[in-house]
Amino acid sequence: MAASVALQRRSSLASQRSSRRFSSDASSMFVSTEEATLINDRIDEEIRKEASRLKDAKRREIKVLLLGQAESGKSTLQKQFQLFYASKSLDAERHSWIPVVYFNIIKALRMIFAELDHEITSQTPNEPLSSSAVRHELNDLRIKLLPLLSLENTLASELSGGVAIAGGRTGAYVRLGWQSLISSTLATSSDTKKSRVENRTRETTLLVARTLAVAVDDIEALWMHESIRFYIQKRKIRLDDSASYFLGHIQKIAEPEYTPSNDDILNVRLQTLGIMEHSIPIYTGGKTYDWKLYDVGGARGQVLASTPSYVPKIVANAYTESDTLGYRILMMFLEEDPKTNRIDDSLQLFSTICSNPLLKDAHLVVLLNKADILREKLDAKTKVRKYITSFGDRPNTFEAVSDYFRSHFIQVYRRKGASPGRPLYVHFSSMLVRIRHNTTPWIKLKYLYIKTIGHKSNAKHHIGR
Ligand SMILES: Nc1nc2c(ncn2[C@@H]2O[C@H](COP(=O)(O)OP(=O)(O)OP(=O)(O)O)[C@@H](O)[C@H]2O)c(=O)[nH]1
Ligand SMILES: [Mg+2]
Repeated sequence: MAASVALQRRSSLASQRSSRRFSSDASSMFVSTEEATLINDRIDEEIRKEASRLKDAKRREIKVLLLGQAESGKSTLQKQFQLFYASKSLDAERHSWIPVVYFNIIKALRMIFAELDHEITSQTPNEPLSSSAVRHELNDLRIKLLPLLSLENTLASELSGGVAIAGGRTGAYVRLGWQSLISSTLATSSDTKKSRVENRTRETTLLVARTLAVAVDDIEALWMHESIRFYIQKRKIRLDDSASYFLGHIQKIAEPEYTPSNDDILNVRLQTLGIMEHSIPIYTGGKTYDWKLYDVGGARGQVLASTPSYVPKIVANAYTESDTLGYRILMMFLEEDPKTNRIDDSLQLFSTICSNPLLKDAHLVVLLNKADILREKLDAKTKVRKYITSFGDRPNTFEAVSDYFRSHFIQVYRRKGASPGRPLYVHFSSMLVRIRHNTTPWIKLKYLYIKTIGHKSNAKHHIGR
């Protein structure tokens, strides 16, 4: 690659030089030997500089591939990085998150009503919905919220730029360049088609904002309604992680001057479509390193989990420049939930990653994310053994559960992928906890990249916690 750039540069410099000579002095078309040597030396010097610049840029590039299940927190990690290392760029796009927050709220309301319908048809005696008065109250609220609910698909379509996924209902998906379509701060393009789309999206956002302002008390009444509390507690109404956060802050969000806070941005749920590349400059030890995060949409993650042979293709599509793809770090995200046994799927995927020769030089970081939810469930006395029989009689504590999961990944690593140049790190994480310099796994990441940018020969076979 560097060599071919250098060659192209040599021929373009040579042709620039010869055409300049020809036009300035048409009578002497031939160059003397000394002059030719001079030109040649100058070109060589340029090539040397170019090659060393490219080499330096490559050395300062840290490519991180994020793989994992849908909703496991990959994009949230990317936002954390942006917040911590490039907060100004996040400020610039803050407004573009407003319609996404609105979308999360409308989707949560739609899900609540869908679950209520299900409960009404199942007619369980002695539950709130067996009372006709309760059914009437909730129906009144639904009618009042209909104008807002009816905007879901329009908003989703604006956010996704008309992209719909075959077989599913309309959703909102983030894909490359989406923010330029909806951010008022970025609306400077003179391109008429683009500005028409921007105007339309802004109008939709304004319409939703006005409808939300009218509906805010009804949303709060629904959210605080005793029967809704009852069904959520009984887990008969299951919502996205973001739902309770946004519905709990509805009064603030419905204000006319609402701007999303950092926590709002971290809590927002927007599915990633395809592969998004994010470039974040990080200053360490007197140098700026270009961290490139490749965020692979989890819809594909699901495919990865079900057909592991797909992994090399995905990885190769993400970047195809060199034999090892140049990834320095591979992060695999898992959402740990003792209520669903995803560990087998996850271990299978991890095993494929470990034995993939394209990733032979990448450090492996397994993040068992949403540890906060795991803790909550264990505190609420959810028994892991009930869902994962092989957990056996181990104590139902966070320490025992995390050791159990960690040991499975270490076992696969030892069998399939252990090598001195490719250490494994397994962390339990919560991506909603703001990065601080002294919090795990951020310390580990820092340590990791100091190691990765250091001399490979010093790296030892290593399993980190
Ligand atoms: N409680 C909790 N919620 C989290 C955590 N990490 C992410 N979330 C939330 O989980 C939801 C999904 O997170 P995303 O980052 O969008 O997930 P993703 O892996 O990028 O999903 P895809 O783009 O579909 O592949 C968001 O609402 C996040 O706010 C965590 O550690 N704890
Ligand atoms: Mg994502």
